This record gives sequence, structure tokens and C-alpha cells, in this order.
Amino acid sequence: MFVGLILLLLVVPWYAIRHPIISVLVGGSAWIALLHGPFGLAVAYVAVASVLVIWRLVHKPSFVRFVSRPVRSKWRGAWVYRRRWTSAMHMCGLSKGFGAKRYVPHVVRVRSDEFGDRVRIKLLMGQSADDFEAKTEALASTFGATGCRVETGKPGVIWLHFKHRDALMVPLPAPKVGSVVNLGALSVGRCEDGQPWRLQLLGTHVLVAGATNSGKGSVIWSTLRALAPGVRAGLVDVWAVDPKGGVELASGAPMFARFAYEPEDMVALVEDAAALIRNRAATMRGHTRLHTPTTSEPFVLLVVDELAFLTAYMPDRALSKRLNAALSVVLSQGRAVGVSVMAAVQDPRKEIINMRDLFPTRIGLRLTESDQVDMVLGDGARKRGARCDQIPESTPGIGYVLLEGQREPTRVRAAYVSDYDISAMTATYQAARTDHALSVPVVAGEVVG
Ligand SMILES: Nc1ncnc2c1ncn2[C@@H]1O[C@H](COP(=O)(O)OP(=O)(O)OP(=O)(O)O)[C@@H](O)[C@H]1O
Repeated sequence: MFVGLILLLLVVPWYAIRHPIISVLVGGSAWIALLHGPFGLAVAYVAVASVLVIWRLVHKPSFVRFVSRPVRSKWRGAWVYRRRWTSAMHMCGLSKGFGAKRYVPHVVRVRSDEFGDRVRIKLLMGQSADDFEAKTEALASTFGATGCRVETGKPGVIWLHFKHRDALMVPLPAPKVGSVVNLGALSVGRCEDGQPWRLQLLGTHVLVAGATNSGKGSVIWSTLRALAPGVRAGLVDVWAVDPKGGVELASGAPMFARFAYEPEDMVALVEDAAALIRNRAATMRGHTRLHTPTTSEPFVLLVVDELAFLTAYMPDRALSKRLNAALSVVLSQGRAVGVSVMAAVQDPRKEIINMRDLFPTRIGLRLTESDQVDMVLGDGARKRGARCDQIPESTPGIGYVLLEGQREPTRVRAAYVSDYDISAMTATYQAARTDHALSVPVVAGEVVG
């Protein structure tokens, strides 16, 4: 009796601390029922429900954050995962034996949202993330998910991501052009977990690799859209190189400070970028280590649509040599002085692979073969979940990126900027300075003359 009382006195506070929401609900209900009886309790429930409904209607994001997600996480954690965890681990071959006993890894926490669940797991001794990576399909079907991937955390801890609804299935319309440009985090699309996909441009170069019609254009146009206010303010200059004869980028010409599509002009433009970099480096040397964009020294984005056309198919050898020399200066020295490159490439196998390491940021859209994935994103990226070769043709703009500080690739989709969006954008956001004087005559989106 006495021991039982002591245990009760210890267990109740321990449970209350571990499960505060349930404790407040049960404790509060009991208290109201004691003071006001069952009718009072019913009135209290109706009042709380009304407050929740009003909260949901007035401010959905905070309601989702503080009410629906925590409740959903608790519910799914208990009902879907913990209830069946031990048997699931045995059946999937993820338990381990020691002597006569068998052990299973421990579920630490479950976080759920409308797209899926993240389950934090404390691994057993002798287990690694690879053991779970080998079982992702079995785990997905066991827990009724459409997919599962593994993210490594601290040593001995992993996150399992179970996907239920694909946040990227429906094309993303082009977002409204904002009023501020953050060169460290441009919003260009959406990540698989429904969060914005933010792309860094300052201090990096971006390589966008994807088969034909994989949506490389949408990554470029989403980036230009995010830069538009800076372009108009003169803080960002876009230098565009379109080796496909101007067809791909001509509709953006009013936003470009420089635009070239003929071999000779393209080489001259890249050489000018290299000269600019050398000048800036000379001015900055000894003063500052990172360039700050101003209207007199703007951030320059050199956009190259189809890098392979530029490097591999330059008709004249002398031109090709000049181009390669200038391009290596731009890629190796441009980042620190505010000159970044965004280049698209269709086939990562071509000579591009030699330049890959000069692009710290790489985006792998749909690729035709599995071995191209590691060529673009780096060794082991496919094994860690970047299935670029399995992206269906029907979902252009979807790809994988390695975000800063993450070992596992993140699945993303670029926003779709239609021809209409482009013409509306270029009518409003024109380059503060331009030296190509709209040299490309554009008629209804087509290059003529
Ligand atoms: N993010 C996106 N969301 C939805 N649809 C898209 C997206 N991006 C592209 N598309 C669709 O896919 C088509 C091909 O896209 P896009 O021209 O950008 O591909 P690409 O990889 O640049 O092709 P290419 O190598 O032939 O130039 C577009 O016309 C558009 O209809």
C-alpha cells in the first residue's frame, strides 16, 4: 500500500511532465467536472472547440504550428509507429540479437505534417544508416507510405522520412515578384516538405543539369524572377549567354545588362566578365574579402543556357581556347568579387565533368541514366536518395539539391514561369543599364533577323 502510494506520487508527476498536453486536458477536465458538473464540462468543451475553429479561420499558419501538427505528430507517433514498431523492425530485418534476447532500435520522436512523417530513431549498437537505407522500400510499405528516405543525424541517430502526399506533384505557379532581393537565399520553388526552396547565389556558382525538357529553363527563370527588383534597382546585372542562337533567353532581353548569342559575342562577353573580375580583385585586395553589391559595383550573374554548346561545340579553335581561358578565370575567381555563374547543362558526361567541381551548388533535374546522378551531385548522392533518373517526364522542374550543411539530397521543384509571366516581368523590371540596346529583335517571343 505504502509502496504503491510512493509509486503513484512519482509516476503522476513524471507522466505530467512527459505528456503536458494530455495532462492539462485530463486535469483541467476533472477540475471543471468537479466544480461545475458534467454540464459545465460540456460548455467548456464547446467553448474550447469554438476558440480553436476561430483560431484556424483567422490565422491558419499559427494554428497548424501550435495545434494541428503537434496533435497529428502525437497521434501518428502512437498509432502508426510505436504500436507496431517492434514487429515491424523484426519483419524488416532491423532487429539485432544478443544472447537469447532480441533488441529493436528506439523511436525517439515523430514529427508529422500534411505531406508525411519524420521519425527520429536511436540506432542499436552495431547498426548504421546503411542498414536502414537498404530497407527503405520495405519500411515504406510497412508503414503505408509512398516513399521512405534516410537522413543521418548525430552519431547513432537517424531520421526516417515517410512520404504520404507529394508536395511537388502540382506545378508551382510563379510567385509574385518581391520587393527585396536576398542573394543568399532566393526563393525559387518548393522543397519536398512544403518549405520554400531557397537558392544561394552570392559567393557560389550554380550548375543545373537535366535532360531535355527537364525544366532547366524554369530554374533559370525562377532565379531571374527572384532577382528582378535588384535588376531594376541596378544592384544586380544579368549577363546572359545563349548558345542556342538566342532562342531560350531572348524574351528576357530587357532584363539583361549584357546579352550574347553569336559565338564571337559570347566569347567577348565571358572575356569581359573575366576582366571585370580581375579589376574588382585588384581593387578589393587588402581591403575586404567579400564583395558587397552597390549600384556602381553590382552583383553580376552570368547565365549560360547550355554550357556544353559553349565549351564543346565552339566552331573555331581559337575562339574555343579564348573562351576556356576566360571561363576558368570566371569560375575560379568570380565568387569572391560578386560575379556568379548559373549554367545549364543537358549531358553531364561531356567535358562539363571537368568543370563540375568549380560549381559549389549543383542541381540535378531529371537525368536519363543513373550513373549521371553522382556525376552531377557528387559521389554517393544517388545512394543517399537523389533518384534523378527516376523523375517522371511528366513532372518537369523537379530535381535534387544538396543544401548547405546537409549530407542527404533534398527533393525540390522550381516554380514555373510562363511566357506570359516573363513578358509581364520584363515589362516592369528592366535592367538599370544595358549595352546590348535590345539587339535581339523579339516578335511574339521569337527571335527574328
Ligand atoms: N517547374 C516547372 N513546372 C511545371 N512545368 C514545367 C516546369 N518547368 C518546365 N515545365 C514544362 O516543361 C517544358 C520544358 O521545360 P524547359 O524548357 O524549362 O526544359 P529544359 O530542360 O530547359 O529543356 P531544353 O533542354 O530542351 O531547353 C516547358 O515548356 C514547360 O511546359
